[in-house]
Amino acid sequence: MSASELPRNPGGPLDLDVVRAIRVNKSAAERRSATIPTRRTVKKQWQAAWLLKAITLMDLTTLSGDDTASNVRRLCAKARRPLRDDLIDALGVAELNITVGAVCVYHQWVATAVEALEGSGIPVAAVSTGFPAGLSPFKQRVEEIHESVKAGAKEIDIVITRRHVLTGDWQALYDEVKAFREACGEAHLKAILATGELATLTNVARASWVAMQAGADFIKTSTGKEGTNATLPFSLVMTRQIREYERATGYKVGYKPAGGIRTAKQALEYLMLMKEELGDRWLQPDLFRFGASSLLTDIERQLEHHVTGRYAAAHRHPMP
Ligand SMILES: O=C[C@H](O)COP(=O)(O)O
Repeated sequence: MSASELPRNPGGPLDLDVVRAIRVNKSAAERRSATIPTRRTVKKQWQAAWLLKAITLMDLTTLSGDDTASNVRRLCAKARRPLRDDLIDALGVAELNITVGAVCVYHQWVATAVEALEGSGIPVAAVSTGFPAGLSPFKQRVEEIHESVKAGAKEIDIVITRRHVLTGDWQALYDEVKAFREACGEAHLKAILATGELATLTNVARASWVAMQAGADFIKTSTGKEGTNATLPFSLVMTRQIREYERATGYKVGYKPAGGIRTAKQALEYLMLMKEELGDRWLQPDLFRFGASSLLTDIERQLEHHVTGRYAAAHRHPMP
């Protein structure tokens, strides 16, 4: 994302009338999302090409309480070389030098990941601001961003205070995200809305808008720790707000569905949604990422099937 030619979304003043006028028709959004998996099917070499693309759009993530330096280093090695050599050769894509989009870790592991990824050009993203609940004292949350940037994170995935959305305190949400964006400096900010905790799709749409107005570079669905994480209806609503925001301001904001995206089939559905709702420009890593800890395993499995005609056991594609 840092190499992006895109002008960064600077945000702008909060217009509460605009926010309150946003409304989502839940059943229409659900009906439209339900058609996405049925609209196009990609097969054979086309599917393989889409899956390779999905790898380049992945924030390869580990966010476990039992993470250690060695499993973070193994994850980084996987980020540099996401597919086995024999698969790369069989697919004839050696010269593409495919890597994931970023590695996403807790602050604790930023320096380890930065060191392990040195020279690869792969950025490190840090989850921040009291992830996942976002309930630590405000000053501490801002300081956490400063610390991760200092440690070398190029992307900061912040969590919002859900209460501000649930009580309709849009000004507080705006002020919070704006302060986080300022603390990020040159690092890019992804605003995690925790959509599964926002009660309504209208709230998801309004929170998306406010986060973009406050200067978010990306809006992201979930932490992976909520009861409901990324879904197609949430994604439909958020991508449409991104479209409206571009119409209103001229700025392109990125999208990151995260949490529970584990299968190649799901990944293809999200890519189709992006293509249909926002177009091909949003299929580049500066505007789209999957947040996922285990998706790569299934993608590798499907690519092996494409190459050999057989499925390998998942343990042949171990994640660190
Ligand atoms: O931001 C990424 C998510 O935490 C990953 O969630 P996941 O473990 O369900 O793939």
